[in-house]
Amino acid sequence: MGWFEAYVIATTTPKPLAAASVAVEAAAGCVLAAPVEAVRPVPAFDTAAMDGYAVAGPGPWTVTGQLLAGVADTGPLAAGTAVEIATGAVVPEGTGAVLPYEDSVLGDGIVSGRLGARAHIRRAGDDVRPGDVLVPAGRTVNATIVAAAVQAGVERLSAHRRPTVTLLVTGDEVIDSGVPGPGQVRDSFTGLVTAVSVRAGAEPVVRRHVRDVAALLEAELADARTDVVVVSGSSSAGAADHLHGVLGRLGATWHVRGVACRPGHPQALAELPDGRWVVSLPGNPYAGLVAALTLLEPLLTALGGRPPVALPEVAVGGRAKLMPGGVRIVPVHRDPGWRIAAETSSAGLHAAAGADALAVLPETWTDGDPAPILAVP
Ligand SMILES: Nc1nc2c(c(=O)[nH]1)N[C@H]1C(S)=C(S)[C@@H](COP(=O)(O)OP(=O)(O)OC[C@H]3O[C@@H](n4cnc5c(N)ncnc54)[C@H](O)[C@@H]3O)O[C@H]1N2
Ligand code: MOO
Repeated sequence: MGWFEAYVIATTTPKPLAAASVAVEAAAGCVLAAPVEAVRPVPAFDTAAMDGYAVAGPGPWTVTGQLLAGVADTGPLAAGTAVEIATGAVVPEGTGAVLPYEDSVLGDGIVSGRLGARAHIRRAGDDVRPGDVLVPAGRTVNATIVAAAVQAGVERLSAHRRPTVTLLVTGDEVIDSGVPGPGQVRDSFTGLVTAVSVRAGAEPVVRRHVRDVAALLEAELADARTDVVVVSGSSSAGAADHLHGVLGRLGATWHVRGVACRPGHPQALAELPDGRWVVSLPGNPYAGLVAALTLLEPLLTALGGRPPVALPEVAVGGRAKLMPGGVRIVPVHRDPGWRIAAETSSAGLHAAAGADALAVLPETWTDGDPAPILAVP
């Protein structure tokens, strides 16, 4: 299967997870399944827009007291009187305007001053009225949306659940910490998969290390209670590569099984009979990164109900060993102008580490031609 076909399948096949009622404070990163509608007006009450004096009728005014923000029981204000008032305090009934300190003169308990064109009172509902749509469905909830919803009295939102992810790290030679012994390597995938998942709006990744035993991998796959299970390594044909056999026994449906790209050719996307998704990342770390950007990020984006990741095209300069019948995926620097960083093996991450993106070069690409790019996580 071609790389673009695989990318489109991962982008368009998964349907958004069902909408749920989510506490507004926990909704950041979720995609709204319904518009957010105001419950209470903003401001919630008539409130002073300036520090100064709330005055009633024509001046000068006798100052009768002081009102700070948070005081609810104000009592009415009679003509010819004033109360000293703080920005955000409830304006008493009968108030004609708030006279800012800087426009006022106070002496012997009497305040005087010229009222300007503006009353400096923000009326209840001036900004938002109950039922007003604050944000339409389809938007990803950010901190500002959360704050606006809270301000308008919204407690819960209808939003697509954020996808949950388990990462199964396979490989008896892979260690999680410390100095590798002979034949061992440090795990490269936990950080990469976490970063790609977070960027795509998923919940924090649950991670497990699985020994290279088919029955253990099968048990972990069967037990993982997340929407997506990512498996690093075990994607190929070696004696310890059990994933394809295990997925066959679990009755998985293959959506992508091998992609005509270098690196990352053995990557795969499958669906278990209960609807959980499985993404297979080749064990070579750069190949695994390519697969995470090709299949995992679009999958998680779609499950969360987010709009597809943009795949910008830029003119790419430099040289690359192209892949006959497929695409070559190379690290590229942005400045000055998009250029290929370096030739890289499917194992080394060093060239990608210094790059801004990975460029997807078709076999017909020549120096300066446009190519789609994937931002490195
Ligand atoms: N006979 C064939 N052999 C291979 C083929 C093939 O088509 N026929 N494909 C090659 C390609 S391409 C790739 S990519 C790899 C994929 O290998 P696996 O996904 O099965 O992964 P492993 O064999 O377990 O490991 C490969 C390599 O990656 C290192 N690795 C694994 N996990 C990690 C990790 N978490 N962190 C860092 N490095 C890791 C592992 O030590 C190996 O060096 O297969 C080729 N072979
Ligand atoms: O294509 Mo493999 O995915 O070279 O490393």
